[in-house]
Amino acid sequence: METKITVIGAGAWGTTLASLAKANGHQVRLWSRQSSATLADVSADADIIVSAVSMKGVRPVVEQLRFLQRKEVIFVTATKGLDPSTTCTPSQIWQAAFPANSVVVLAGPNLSKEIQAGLPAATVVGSKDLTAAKLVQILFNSTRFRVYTNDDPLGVELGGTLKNVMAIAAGTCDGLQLGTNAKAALVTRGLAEIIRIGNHWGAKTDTFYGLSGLGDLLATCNSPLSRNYQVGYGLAIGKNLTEILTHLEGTAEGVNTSQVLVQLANEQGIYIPISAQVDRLLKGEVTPQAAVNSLMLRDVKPETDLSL
Ligand SMILES: NC(=O)C1=CN([C@@H]2O[C@H](COP(=O)(O)OP(=O)(O)OC[C@H]3O[C@@H](n4cnc5c(N)ncnc54)[C@H](OP(=O)(O)O)[C@@H]3O)[C@@H](O)[C@H]2O)C=CC1
Ligand SMILES: O=C(CO)COP(=O)(O)O
Repeated sequence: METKITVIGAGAWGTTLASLAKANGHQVRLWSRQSSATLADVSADADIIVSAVSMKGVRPVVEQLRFLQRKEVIFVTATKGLDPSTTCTPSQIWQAAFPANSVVVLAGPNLSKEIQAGLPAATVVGSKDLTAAKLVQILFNSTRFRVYTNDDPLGVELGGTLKNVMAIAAGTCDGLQLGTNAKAALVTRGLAEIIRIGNHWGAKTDTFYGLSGLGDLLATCNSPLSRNYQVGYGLAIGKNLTEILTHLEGTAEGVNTSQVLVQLANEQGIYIPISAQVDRLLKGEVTPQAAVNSLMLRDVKPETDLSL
């Protein structure tokens, strides 16, 4: 059955999601703030509204859709970030604005350039409403895009969001040529840090071992296609942040996320050594090598106690 899908955000990810849905035979309208039609016009009869704007665009688009009263519309959010003013996740913003609607989070190891090139990929759709998640699963699933469901939307969303900070660290690690052992240690301890934060905020450990956690961490920590990785790499080879962001193709959400995350973790007493060093590096408070030294010189501790 043809479904009417409106995709908000014609950046790299919105364009890719729109083409995946279109290839499955659905009626897709792609909207950006450059479009001649209003968001209200293109959303008026949509069955599904997919938001693929960057974090800074989430509140503005939610505000433009406030008029929408149809409870049967399913919102799908594909943004990976934290709101700087409220520290909310994108799905929390959507759900607060549309309490009667189902909200589905879509996240996974999904470097858009690879998907655009027709390479196979997999993703997760997480929601408290599993019927809605299953519907979205069918809409996007294809021979080149395998979609799984998950009942822990917060875990799915935090996996995709927090790995961006680790991808900056991984890019730094590679830019400094610290080797494969260092990178493996960073990614493994990065996952432990993500799980510690996620558990504290109510997400399930198992979700972080899935595609949106470990999967996306592996993809972005190992691919020069990742914008977040590129930020870390650039800093490690001596570029400054402004210069890197000026030349970056698209958004590196980890830059904003690390700042929001460090503020929240400090308030809540969550131990986040890697993210804290990334934040200091981005703020120019520490050199890449000094950040590595700080991580290596910490007190020794057991490996498996996730609270440490
Ligand atoms: N690219 C990827 O591989 C993937 C990206 N993501 C996530 O998806 C999100 C978008 O990423 P991506 O598409 O790559 O980023 P881009 O920088 O390519 O695009 C960002 C999009 O957000 C829109 N936007 C920003 N601010 C506003 C606003 N105030 N009002 C309306 N629209 C706005 C931009 O509109 P305009 O063009 O008008 O500026 C643009 O369409 C990010 O959170 C990212 O982490 C998730 C999975 C994969
Ligand atoms: O989230 C992504 C892939 O899953 C895209 O990563 P970047 O935003 O770092 O490019």
